[in-house]
Amino acid sequence: MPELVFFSGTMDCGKSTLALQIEHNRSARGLVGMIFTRDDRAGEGKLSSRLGLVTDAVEVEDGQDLYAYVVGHLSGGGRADYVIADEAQFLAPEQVDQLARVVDDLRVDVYAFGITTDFRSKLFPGSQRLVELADRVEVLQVEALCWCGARATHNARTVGGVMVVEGAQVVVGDVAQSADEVGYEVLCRRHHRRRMTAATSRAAALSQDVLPVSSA
Ligand SMILES: Nc1ncnc2c1ncn2[C@@H]1O[C@H](COP(=O)(O)OP(=O)(O)O)[C@@H](O)[C@H]1O
Ligand SMILES: Cc1cn([C@H]2C[C@H](O)[C@@H](COP(=O)(O)O)O2)c(=O)[nH]c1=O
Repeated sequence: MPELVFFSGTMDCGKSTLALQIEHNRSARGLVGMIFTRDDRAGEGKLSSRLGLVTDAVEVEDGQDLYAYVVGHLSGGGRADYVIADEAQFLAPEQVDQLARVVDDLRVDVYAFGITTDFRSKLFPGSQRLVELADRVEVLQVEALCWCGARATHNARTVGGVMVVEGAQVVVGDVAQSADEVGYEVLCRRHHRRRMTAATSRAAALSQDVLPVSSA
């Protein structure tokens, strides 16, 4: 039975790497995939992993009908033995419904990859629809870690290392940004709730060392 599978996790846990591995293993056996992405850090029409691998992909546009796109491709003599959709959190809910229709009506497997929640720990609309519709939700096995060593479960947005909680839901970015740029950091829930990033925890540790000296 074809399936809609949602591979989910925090930022930087290996989702795009797994997408590329699935693509590699299937294409090595002569299968042909249709790869969708949206707003990948590597640029338009790219699916990239931090391990350095990258492949071409169809850049999803606002309002694009993904079911119609796959049907059009097949009608034109193209093949689509499976579909991969990376950065699936950025899809509109209707586009996720269209991917479910690809599975049900065209009998094609769809593998979607994305983060579930945003920097405020709220569901992205596309991810919410995937959780609602997927045959399976798979949480990636490679654990991204919080600075404290616990499993990272949440994505924080940072400016100069300090966690922010206001702003647009979508701001394309990375986990390794220079100090004054908008970036992201994965945290455990405890430290996400306390807004405690690696940088602010270091600052807090330093001031604790200083306090007893100045009060002695
Ligand atoms: N230099 C490195 N050596 C080994 N593994 C790395 C290196 N850089 C990144 N990685 C691995 O790549 C993962 C991120 O992969 P990626 O597919 O880009 O993540 P995602 O798509 O989930 O944001 C990291 O969790 C880590 O396991
Ligand atoms: C938490 C959060 C993330 N984003 C963006 C930042 C990146 O461009 C992608 C996630 O990519 P990854 O391959 O999983 O690292 O999402 C965002 O726009 N808004 C957010 O709240």
